[in-house]
Amino acid sequence: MIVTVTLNPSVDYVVRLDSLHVGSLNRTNDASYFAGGKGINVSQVLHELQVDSAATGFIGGFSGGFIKQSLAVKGIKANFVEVDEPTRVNIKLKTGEETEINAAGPTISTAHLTSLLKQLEQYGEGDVLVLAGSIPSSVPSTLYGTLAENAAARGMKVVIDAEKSLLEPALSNPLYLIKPNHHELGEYFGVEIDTVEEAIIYGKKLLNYDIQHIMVSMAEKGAVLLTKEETLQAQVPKGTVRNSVGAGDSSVAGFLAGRTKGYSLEESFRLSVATGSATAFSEGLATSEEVELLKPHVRIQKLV
Ligand SMILES: Nc1ncnc2c1ncn2[C@@H]1O[C@H](COP(=O)(O)OP(=O)(O)O)[C@@H](O)[C@H]1O
Ligand SMILES: O=P(O)(O)OC[C@H]1O[C@](O)(COP(=O)(O)O)[C@@H](O)[C@@H]1O
Repeated sequence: MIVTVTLNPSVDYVVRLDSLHVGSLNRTNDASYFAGGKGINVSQVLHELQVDSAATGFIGGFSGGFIKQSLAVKGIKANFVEVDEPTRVNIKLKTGEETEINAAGPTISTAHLTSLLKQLEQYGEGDVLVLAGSIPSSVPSTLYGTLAENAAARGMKVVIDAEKSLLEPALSNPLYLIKPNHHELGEYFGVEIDTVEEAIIYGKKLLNYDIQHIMVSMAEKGAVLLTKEETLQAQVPKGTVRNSVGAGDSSVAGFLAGRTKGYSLEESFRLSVATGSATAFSEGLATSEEVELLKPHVRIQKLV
């Protein structure tokens, strides 16, 4: 079973405007609500790709109710720990460019955290733990380290998609996959990464840790997949970006779906990139039909 953990889920409120005037009244052209947060997006896309997962994390209030209902309607397994304050609402402004306002999230008590740790004890050998996104400020900043350590000790594969400060405490454990985008990889080393060549140089430095797969996504510039044995580069398909929120989560889901279905490394990477792009080119998350249409347009090269 793939278990996705979203410690800080969100309702993504996507608002379209011709332009934004800060300090004035703005009226929207249209607006939509999506169940979001990185692990939850991974679960939704896995489901679309016909791979089972279970979503967990902390959820609360009216906004949490919306997320639970959205997952239930799709038939996605979910078992969240209920917290007292509402789940956050993240604002995604589309004005020709994309502006995001991601909220801090609710307070998590020690009892809530203990419930989550207890719940995760049911998973072990053969299961995959996905830790994705920011964490509420009320939980220890080293929590991904603790969760990764517990999971690895029980024989789980651990996937992390999170910024440096959250990833770093987990790096002493064996990790199956990390997926920084090129900005996050740059932040990791205090440099700016603009080219595929730079992404490969800095991505390879992280291979010194016990990490099996490092995927660096670079939005329209493509992606690279690094293992100790191989370096693969992907060119993304061309298309019109409609809403890139969730594109990175979709790439994680695509890769895990490929591996779960027994695809080769190269075909899993192709599925990953096609899934990320299918989400970027659609209003919400990718559909399997969109992914299938894009797959033949993803070019993968093996580099030495
Ligand atoms: N403008 C784009 N054109 C084509 N594909 C895109 C675009 N933006 C994102 N993607 C797809 O989504 C994946 C993840 O996007 P990226 O923006 O790098 O990640 P994140 O959402 O984590 O910042 C990319 O590898 C690519 O497959
Ligand atoms: O936990 P964070 O880092 O605040 O990110 C949360 C946001 O990330 C998303 O999961 C989208 O992530 P990506 O665009 O990186 O795939 C949104 O659904 C959500 O609003």
